[in-house]
Amino acid sequence: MVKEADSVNPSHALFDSFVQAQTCKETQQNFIELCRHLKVEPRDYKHFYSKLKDRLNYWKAKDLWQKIDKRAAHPDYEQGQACHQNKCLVLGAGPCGLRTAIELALLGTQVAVLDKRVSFSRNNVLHLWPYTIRDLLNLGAKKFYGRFCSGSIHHISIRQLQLILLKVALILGVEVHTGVTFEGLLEPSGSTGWRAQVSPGSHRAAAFEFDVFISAGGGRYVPDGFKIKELRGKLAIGITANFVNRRTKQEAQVQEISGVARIYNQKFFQALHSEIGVDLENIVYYKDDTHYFVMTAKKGSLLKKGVIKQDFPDVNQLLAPANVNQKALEEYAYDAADFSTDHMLPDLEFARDHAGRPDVAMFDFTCMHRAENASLVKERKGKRLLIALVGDSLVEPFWPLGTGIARGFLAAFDTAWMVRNWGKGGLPLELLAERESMYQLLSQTTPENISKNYASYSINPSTRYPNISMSSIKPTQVKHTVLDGLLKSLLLLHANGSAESLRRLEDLLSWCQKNTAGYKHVKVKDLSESWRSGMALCALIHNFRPELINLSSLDEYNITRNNKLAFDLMEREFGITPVMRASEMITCEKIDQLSMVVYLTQIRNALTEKDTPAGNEGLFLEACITLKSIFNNPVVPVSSSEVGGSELCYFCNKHLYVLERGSAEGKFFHRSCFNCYQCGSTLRQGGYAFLSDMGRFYCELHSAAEEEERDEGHIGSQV
Ligand SMILES: NC(=O)C1=CN([C@@H]2O[C@H](COP(=O)(O)OP(=O)(O)OC[C@H]3O[C@@H](n4cnc5c(N)ncnc54)[C@H](OP(=O)(O)O)[C@@H]3O)[C@@H](O)[C@H]2O)C=CC1
Repeated sequence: MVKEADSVNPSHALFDSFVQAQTCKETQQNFIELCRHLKVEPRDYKHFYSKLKDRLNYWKAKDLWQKIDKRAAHPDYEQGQACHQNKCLVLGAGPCGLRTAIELALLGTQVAVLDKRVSFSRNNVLHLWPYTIRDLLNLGAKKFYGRFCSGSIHHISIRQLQLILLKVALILGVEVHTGVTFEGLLEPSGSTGWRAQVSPGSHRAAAFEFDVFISAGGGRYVPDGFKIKELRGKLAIGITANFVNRRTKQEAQVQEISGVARIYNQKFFQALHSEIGVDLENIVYYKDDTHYFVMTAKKGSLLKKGVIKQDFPDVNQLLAPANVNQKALEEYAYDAADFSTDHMLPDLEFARDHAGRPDVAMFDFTCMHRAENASLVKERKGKRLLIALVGDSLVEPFWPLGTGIARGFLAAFDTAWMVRNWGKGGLPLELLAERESMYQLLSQTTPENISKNYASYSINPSTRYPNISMSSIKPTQVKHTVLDGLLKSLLLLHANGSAESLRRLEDLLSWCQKNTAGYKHVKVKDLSESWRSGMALCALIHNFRPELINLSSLDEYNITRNNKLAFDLMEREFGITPVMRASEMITCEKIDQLSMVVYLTQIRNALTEKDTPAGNEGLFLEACITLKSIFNNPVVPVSSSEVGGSELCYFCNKHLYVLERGSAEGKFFHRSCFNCYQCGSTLRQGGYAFLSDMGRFYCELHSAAEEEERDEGHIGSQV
């Protein structure tokens, strides 16, 4: 709605209306009008903010742009490039969902927020820690809400907080969809990535594909894969009540109560009990958009006053709507508010909740929930999704103390830091471990023990938590937070898989995928089963040396033949020893990943002509070195007997490990055993003779002598 006062420039008036809007709907409508008028497209999220700023040359907007520019210029965001290829869906437009969305937008992520509510109707008032005040001021809170923290006690109503954050989010190009319910994640299919199932199903948010999902749906929503811990304390019944604030002089004079507990003011609580029968543990009163009261009531007095109809040991039954007399609850809350403000608030009238009812609620906080993990990675069809919890969805706070917002924002920043690393190609396990290291600290944070240097706060945890160890949780400790897919199988491959190991394995896999892409009957998804048919190996050879192989002559079901062909070619052309017999590829129950890693590493080295020591020994050595670093362990991997073919060394008859294994003439043996029968010198590929009737190997020198004697050997060309 354009205000008459600024008829000269309608965009200025539209901007003013947007800034001053007092409801979610009004904010969204004014924003759309402003964008239309300035001809800026919010969906062009990458350039939206800069275009808006350029086109709205209005002095009143300048201080806001300055604040946003200052934040956006922080090196953490890399000028909006840190996550410019990522897309994120945020579930929940509560304070924590919106605060996270803002950080992700600053990182350059395309962000969509969903909320089933169409209005911001929470009157309840939250206490703010000093750092959250600074944070909100830096985002322009005063611009959007002139009264922000003007009183003696610092607090804000949830709806005002949401309005501030919504406005900043919109300015930064975040799409906010209200009236849309998230119903679950849809797995990738075909070329489509991760999406959300939403209601209404026709909403365009249903088509949004993303690689990051932030669950900020409040305490009741927990996505699949997360486990919740229950922290049960002694029975605690909370009551919140909001009364209309008419902002009269008389009201202004009434003192707020920042939190008074029974143990500190016995006299007050005794008087409250004896005079009006209200028995409380504590009470808080904040004057904000409403007169807001929150108190912990004793069960006995609630029963006596008829608020709770019947006593039950189970708290859910006790506080079930059917067991609560709403009128009696209103009277109880009214009496407590009136008494604690010394009857100085005139004409106490309940404010209305989202359903138009008197805004008074009773709830249980005997039991608080906390997620065991803050984040996880899911992988389906090769597409990974980073999922993170923030806000009440992560830890349910005792919110009258302001921990919900303070810790909620800390978690929002920590999550943004993790997404930043995700966007920069960080390894899932490393970033999950780092996130969990931070999460461990969250419940211990207080206004006193976090850094006081609020000006330097950024999404980098080290700016906020003094002496933080970002690696107190190791990648191996968060393996269970990687669900399904290649990564999971790689983890299972080796229990001590280090971050470096995973990187190398992923590198190897993507090299294989790149070089077999587009070949018929070939789909390389892993470093094991995808190679069974032999088609992928043949494709790999064909990709580099098309003249060596006629692909049209291959039959994908003739596994032995395909593998034999590939093994033989690899051995003959590149000197790479097969890791299995071709027949084993069909008979073994599982293709051993480690064997395939050894084999494929050598192939990659050979085909890409990596600078390795000459010959097969060099390639083998290189593969061993790679594996040693992959597994960060001495090279003693799976024995061949576990791989499918029970194998003993041809020469010494002892157990044969894959990495020790050489082969020649269809025999498998320890490389160290591959010596001349006559002189014991080490044999090399292309430099031995095999006398088949005796089954003996010789060096060239002794083979000649032997041949002379027996006239029956032949010179081997490969091992
Ligand atoms: N009563 C109070 O005093 C409240 C206080 N707070 C404060 O705010 C802090 C942070 O809250 P925050 O973590 O952001 O959570 P919030 O509860 O503020 O926000 C979550 C939002 O997500 C919506 N939502 C939940 N499930 C879905 C779904 N499936 N699809 C679409 N929308 C969904 C919720 O709607 P719905 O609520 O209808 O489920 C709600 O609007 C709290 O710690 C507390 O301090 C927050 C809420 C209430």
